[in-house]
Amino acid sequence: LRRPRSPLADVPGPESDHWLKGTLVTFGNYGRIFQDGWDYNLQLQEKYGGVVKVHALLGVRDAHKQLYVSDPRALHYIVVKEQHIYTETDMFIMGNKLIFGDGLISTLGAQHKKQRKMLNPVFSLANMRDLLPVIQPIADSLASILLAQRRAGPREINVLPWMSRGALEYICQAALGYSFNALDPRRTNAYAEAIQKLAPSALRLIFIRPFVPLFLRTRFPLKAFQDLRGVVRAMDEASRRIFREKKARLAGVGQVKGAEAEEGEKDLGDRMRGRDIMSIMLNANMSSEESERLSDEELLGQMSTIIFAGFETTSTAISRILFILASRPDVQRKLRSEIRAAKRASGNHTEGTRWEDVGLGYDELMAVPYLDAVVRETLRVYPPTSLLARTCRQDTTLPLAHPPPARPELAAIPVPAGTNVIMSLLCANHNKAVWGADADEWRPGRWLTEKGERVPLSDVQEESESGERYPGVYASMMTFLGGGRACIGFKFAEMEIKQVLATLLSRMAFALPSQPGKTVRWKMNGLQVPVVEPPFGDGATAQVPLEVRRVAAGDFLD
Ligand code: HEM
Repeated sequence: LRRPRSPLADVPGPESDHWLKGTLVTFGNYGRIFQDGWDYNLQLQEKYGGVVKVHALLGVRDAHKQLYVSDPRALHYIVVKEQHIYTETDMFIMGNKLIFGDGLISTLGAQHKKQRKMLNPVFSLANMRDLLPVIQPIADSLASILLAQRRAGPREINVLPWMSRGALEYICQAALGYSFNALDPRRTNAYAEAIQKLAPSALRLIFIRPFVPLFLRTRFPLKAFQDLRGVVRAMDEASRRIFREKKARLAGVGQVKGAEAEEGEKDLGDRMRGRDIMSIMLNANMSSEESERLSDEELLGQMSTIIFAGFETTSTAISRILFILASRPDVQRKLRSEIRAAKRASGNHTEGTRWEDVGLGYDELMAVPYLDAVVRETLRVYPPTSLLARTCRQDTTLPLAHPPPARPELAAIPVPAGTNVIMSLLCANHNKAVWGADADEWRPGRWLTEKGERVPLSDVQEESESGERYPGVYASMMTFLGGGRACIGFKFAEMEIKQVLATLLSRMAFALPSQPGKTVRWKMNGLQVPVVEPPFGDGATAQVPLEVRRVAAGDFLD
């Protein structure tokens, strides 16, 4: 009556970290993977290779084994070639459905494909080009606010909440054509607050996430769930109201009955002139064939999905870049000098305008080589989302580009249906076999030619199956994933990060806190969480304190 041998038995991996002696239940490896797990995750790849067998949290011993994957060929199979077999986990889809409705991150199969078909063109380069000048004022306001704070108070500012407020305002204006005054802490708005709360309340639930759907439906008296229910209700009410207004505006009806602007909210319809993502989507939907059209519930579902997906990720990335620039004054000077040169040469630079006030056009912004290299390298080394989960839905075989060091004969792994897979974007981006021996190093020069020009990107999709490259949509790194569920907003994110950096660096300089011993440590809890250790901080609250001052002559290369 022995249990049949698991097909994953041959895959090397660590022992379960703790188990209650004499019971069948294990605590698995999740604690170390998801809690402050930077070193542990990288060591898993270093020691066991690109596919590692790990143990689930509170799983039944031997039965709950999962695969932790960073091998390029295996990831190509999971996200591209056999993406229909490796789908989002049931709990991810169910939880997202309850929070966001029928948006992209809550749907699977044909419905998801149909939504992507409608939405992919909405994020086209042409639309990004149109959008960029309209949202330049947000970056300008962010710069003015930081400088005003600096004048009024100490030199040190916790830049994280400001980058977060900026990113929220940015995505709300761009996606909805609405301002929620997120940059003004004195004004509150129910929708903006709900979105801001959603990230921490969802995060607090990371270990009990499988139960989210159950607790959202019931009135379970756990504070985190109660908060989440309130957040979902506020988001739903505001989305429905804005959606009605947008539809009415597009149909030429004007203001809808009962749709007065909420506290702290402004419809930017006249300034946006239909260039916001929601309007483009509604227009595209109206002009589509009947069979390809999305329902109102599906369109509605995209609103909070896009805002949530594009808010925390981008502000983490910008904060991380500012932190790196503060630690590397040489890089900061070089970058600022290039931005100044690009602004002076810009078509938007007119007689009498100061170079720092010039807003670069989309193509000009994308063509600044060192800015491009700094952004790419930061997103490679420090992906804001480091780990993603999938469930394998039918028995299959996963081929490997690089067999595990302990099992050189293992060219492919039989994966039984029901196996959960953790895709390690972090380890993929740090894989020495693909990125070279210095893969762990932050070196923007890897993206530049000897002459300092951008390295042209080859067609990575073609090469990816061989295992030489990753199937990522952005410069072959996995930060934005690849395949049919890759980040739909990666061009938007790149544009926003570059625009905010070009604006801030033109006007101010950033340095690490001058108090000896005070520094920021970035924890990797699945997402990146920057903390300040005692005695200066509590080691848990997310913050990025930096010294900020107005730019001076010595802040350039020449
Ligand atoms: C640095 C910033 C960003 C990072 C690192 C990032 C990363 C990702 C990743 C890894 C996924 C795949 C998630 C999964 O399959 O489980 C994803 C999906 C998605 N992202 Fe982003 N993202 C960023 C910014 C944005 C922005 C600015 C937007 C919107 C404007 C956006 C919208 C989305 C949406 C809607 C999806 C779901 C796509 C689908 O399932 O078809 N993201 N993102």
